[in-house]
Amino acid sequence: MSHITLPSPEFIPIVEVVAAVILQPDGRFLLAQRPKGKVYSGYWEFPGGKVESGESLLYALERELWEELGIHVRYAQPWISRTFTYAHATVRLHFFRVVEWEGKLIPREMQAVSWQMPQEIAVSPILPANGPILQALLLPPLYAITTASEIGIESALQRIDLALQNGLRLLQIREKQMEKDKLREFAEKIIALAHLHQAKVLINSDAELARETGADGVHLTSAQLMEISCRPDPEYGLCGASCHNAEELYAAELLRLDFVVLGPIQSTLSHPGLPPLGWRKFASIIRDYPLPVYALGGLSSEDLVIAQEMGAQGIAMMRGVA
Ligand SMILES: Nc1nc2c([nH]c(=O)n2[C@H]2C[C@H](O)[C@@H](COP(=O)(O)OP(=O)(O)OP(=O)(O)O)O2)c(=O)[nH]1
Repeated sequence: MSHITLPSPEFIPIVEVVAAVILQPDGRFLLAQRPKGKVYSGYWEFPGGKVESGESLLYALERELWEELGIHVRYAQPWISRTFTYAHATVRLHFFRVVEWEGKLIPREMQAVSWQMPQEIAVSPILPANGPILQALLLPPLYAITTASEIGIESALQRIDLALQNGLRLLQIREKQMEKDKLREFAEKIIALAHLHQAKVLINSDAELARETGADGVHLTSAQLMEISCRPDPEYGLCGASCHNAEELYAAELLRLDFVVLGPIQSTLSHPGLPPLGWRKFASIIRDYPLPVYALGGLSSEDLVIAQEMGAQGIAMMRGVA
């Protein structure tokens, strides 16, 4: 009888891979089909490949896109990283958003390529590790949080309406002081408005109210996040959570949530007791993190570029959405 000794987990080599989400201003992104002779040949993937010894991730990305597509990367932002185990290898995939490039895009390895919209992907099959990445592509850059208790219900409705007209597509109803009946009524109005614009609404902390009002999901508080051991009703809608440190980020990762909000970046009126993270710490704790992260705390829409340069999905804002 032969015995196979499996290496202990810490000795399983991880293959570092860079993958490019090459984006057009209208939201289209490029997929490429893996050529014959490679594992998973015929599957669709984001252009990219293995990081070679001594290369930085960005250098590897630039080299791969030049070799595979004949383009020079002008501007790329780090985004999500995820580790996935295939039968052939364990890979750590570092996804970048490539928003500016130079040169005529020509598939140089005879691979098929195709521009796709996140809402209607028309090619298949896609590499198994990429499912959550396609979900993350559906999330917008801006996440608004209501402040009706501060500015009044009518003003809040007007502001949200204007913001929706200006392109807002994701918002959270967070009215901790509002009495339940009023909250339900407010939520129903916001949801009706949002759905006219195909925008999604999450309700803070109350999954039951979310279901009853026809909201698109729930946003967990950091305390809820640390208490629960499985995601609330995985069949039902989006689930995000508020985080302030690496421990909470890890809890959200284990629950396989759709996204997190991390902050405060700067000190804020709404969370006066929490020490601000600043951009440097923000970037370092979300490095190699697998879920999309919105930065929160004292930010305005002008901070979107820096947030995305630090690896964020985008920014969450309580004030200044409209
Ligand atoms: N490029 C890319 N690879 C991905 C994605 N998703 C995913 O699981 N992978 C996996 C598949 C492979 O196991 C690994 C990439 O390895 P590869 O063989 O394509 O790398 P390479 O282009 O450097 O190829 P080679 O020179 O070694 O032949 O990462 C993705 O979206 N893009």
